[in-house]
Amino acid sequence: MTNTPVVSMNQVTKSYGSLTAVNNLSCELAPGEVLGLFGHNGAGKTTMMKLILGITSPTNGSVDVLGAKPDSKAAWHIRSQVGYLPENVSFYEHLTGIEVLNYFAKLKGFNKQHAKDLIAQVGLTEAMNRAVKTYSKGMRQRLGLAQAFLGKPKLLLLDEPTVGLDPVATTEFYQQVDNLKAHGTSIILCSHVLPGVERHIDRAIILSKGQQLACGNLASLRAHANLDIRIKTRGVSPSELVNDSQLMTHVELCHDTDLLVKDENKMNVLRELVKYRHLDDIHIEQPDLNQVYQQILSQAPQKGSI
Ligand SMILES: Nc1ncnc2c1ncn2[C@@H]1O[C@H](COP(=O)(O)OP(=O)(O)OP(=O)(O)O)[C@@H](O)[C@H]1O
Repeated sequence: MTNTPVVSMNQVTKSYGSLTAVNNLSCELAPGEVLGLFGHNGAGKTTMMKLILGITSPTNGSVDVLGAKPDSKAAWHIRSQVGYLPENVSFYEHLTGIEVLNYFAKLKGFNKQHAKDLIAQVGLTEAMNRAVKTYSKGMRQRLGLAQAFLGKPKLLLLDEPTVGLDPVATTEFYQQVDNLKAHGTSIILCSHVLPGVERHIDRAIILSKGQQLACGNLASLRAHANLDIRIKTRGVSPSELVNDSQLMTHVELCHDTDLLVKDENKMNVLRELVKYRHLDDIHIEQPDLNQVYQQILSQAPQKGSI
């Protein structure tokens, strides 16, 4: 595995007339890295994906994917190494699942056995000879995933991949993401459904109106958001806590015995708490990705680039 970035975006801007869909964005994606791309509707997520796919070209800046400019003729040889699951995937309704996948496999230069294996991987073997028009939304999404997984791509772009999947299918989907990552595939995952995603990504970019508001792993995004950590205690009474002036300089009391504390004060507070001999339990709750995301968005200047 080399350290050459799979994707490199350097000061990329994409404008549509007076509208700036992506504004001066720079980022890199390493081999085997999973990057979450998060933002509300219209934030510029799909535009970023289209720039990486070479479907559209940057107005300014440069995009490199697997060593080529994706919008150039020279990029033909990287296309079979890039998998893409669009948002709202749609197929030829009258073809069966396996016919659809065989068709895409042929376009990408892969054989029918590979298509059949992928159908099994996404749990559609029993339904593979049925017309796609009879498929549920979740089944269509799984067929879309199989299409994106064709050829074990080096780079996989997934636009809202878990929309329409039930919790079991969502869990299975993330297992496949983890599996591909373990085999060195780099993945960009666009979503506005954040719960459950954080365990499966290495870093995230938070976008708003084409601007990158934050980028980093969960720890650095948490530091950026600067939200309180919640420490739940058991065995100490609320009045003891309130009267502990040493402790109360660092915390805010919430729900009787829950303490809200900034990360930099966490250790001081824990040292104070363990002095209580009758303390039964301490539980530390860090803000989750969704809370961090909401906080970073709320900190953003209201006037954007559009
Ligand atoms: N071809 C286009 N012509 C004009 N404006 C466009 C075009 N494509 C995208 N936009 C605009 O660019 C902005 C970013 O759109 P984009 O589709 O990248 O957002 P998104 O984050 O993917 O949103 P969603 O979550 O709704 O899919 C939006 O304001 C959109 O209307």
